Amino acid sequence: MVVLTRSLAPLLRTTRLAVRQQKGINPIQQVFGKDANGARCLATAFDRSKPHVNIGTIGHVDHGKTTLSAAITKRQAEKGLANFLDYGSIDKAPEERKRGITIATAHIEYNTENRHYSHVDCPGHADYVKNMITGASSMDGAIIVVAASDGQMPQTREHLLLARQVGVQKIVVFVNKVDAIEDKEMLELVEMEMRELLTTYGFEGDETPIVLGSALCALDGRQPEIGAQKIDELLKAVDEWIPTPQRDVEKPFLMFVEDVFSIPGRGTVASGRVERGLLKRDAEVELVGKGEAPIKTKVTDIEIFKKSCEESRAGDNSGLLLRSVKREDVKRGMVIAKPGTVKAYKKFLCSMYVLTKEEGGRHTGFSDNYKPQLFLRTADEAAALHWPADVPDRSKMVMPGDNVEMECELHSPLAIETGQRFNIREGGRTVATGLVTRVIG
Ligand SMILES: Nc1nc2c(ncn2[C@@H]2O[C@H](COP(=O)(O)OP(=O)(O)OP(=O)(O)O)[C@@H](O)[C@H]2O)c(=O)[nH]1
Ligand SMILES: [Mg+2]
Repeated sequence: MVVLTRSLAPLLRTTRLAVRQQKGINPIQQVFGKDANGARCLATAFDRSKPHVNIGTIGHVDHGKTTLSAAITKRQAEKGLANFLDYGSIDKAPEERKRGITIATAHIEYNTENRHYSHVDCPGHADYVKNMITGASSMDGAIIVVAASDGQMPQTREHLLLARQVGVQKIVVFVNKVDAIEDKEMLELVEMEMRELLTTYGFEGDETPIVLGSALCALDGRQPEIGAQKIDELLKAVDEWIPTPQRDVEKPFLMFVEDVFSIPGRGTVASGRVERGLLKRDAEVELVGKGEAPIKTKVTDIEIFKKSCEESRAGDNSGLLLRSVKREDVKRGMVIAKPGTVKAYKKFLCSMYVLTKEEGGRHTGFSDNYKPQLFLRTADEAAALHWPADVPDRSKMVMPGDNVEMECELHSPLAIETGQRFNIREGGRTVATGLVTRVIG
């Protein structure tokens, strides 16, 4: 247990596989070489006395998401409700440090008096929207950070749209960098525009809490009236506005795999947010999607935020140690489920909205057999879109702004279910959003 505890801890906090792979860094070496934040203690039981909620920071590049995430842990640490994580231990990959931007999502943890939070700090840069989608797909609610100095920008809009699409229900707005703004009217304008934007994307723009402050002042311990006090206000808004979701613990267990790594001598660990159900240690499970046949295995250990657990429940961010499964057999986007409860499919009917040029979408239409990339939960998969069989004119174009029903065929099968939302991206931008309306086969 101690070995698992040590090794899982940094990885559950920080999902950086992509960067490690890019840079050729061995994740295992990094895990064993560095033991961030005192993970050398013996595993203690995961405390379930407070309701657990998954949130995170989204928004345009450089607007202050990581600074705010660090500031929250600082403020909560002062109250004995978190371990302080400074900026550098959230954005810690060498490339992130060099470029001063977030690339991979980072998972952090803190409490308020009322609830326990798992918080994903997402990248804002347009090139890393893919990582943002994965991060947001585990959130029950989100904090959108918008710098007062810039106002809303392209990824402020894209992230709101994507958050809505992956099922985030409630948003709290943090208007950041107010220390850099003299003009009060400017702040009012940013607030007004954010309310309008929220409404445009289907959130409750008029009622959404908007907190104006400075993450940097909070982190540096300056000007508490726009620093620390605003963090308190923000967390109060998060506590009150983002409801504790009803978790589907009654349904059969299902978790989308977000990250995979191996621990020498122990085996392969898959981590992710549990969608539904409850899993006990030593339960039999099946890995479904991406490959041909489902892989049967057993979960021999469970860990949540470096704490060992007897069980993993809907809403938890868990690491599952899988018996006799090779690391390369487990891929992001697969699901781990109760045997026999889910199947992987390649074809489904969907209802889609195609974004306009103004919404950041394509400038031109597309036709039958269009081949974009599909993002569903943690999965991303090459897809081909076709007109359904009952459409007589197959040469018909789909234009930006259209609502259409199409048939989607995936390159490799995924655990698709009716009602799931997905995004369609191409060449680094989101071009459509959709809903699975019927699974075909
Ligand atoms: N003046 C001022 N600067 C801030 C504030 N918050 C953050 N910054 C600065 O803004 C820059 C970007 O901050 P980050 O926290 O890295 O922004 P981010 O949104 O995480 O950026 P990405 O993750 O790359 O999208 C840094 O130089 C911060 O010091 C603030 O309240 N006031
Ligand atoms: Mg960042």
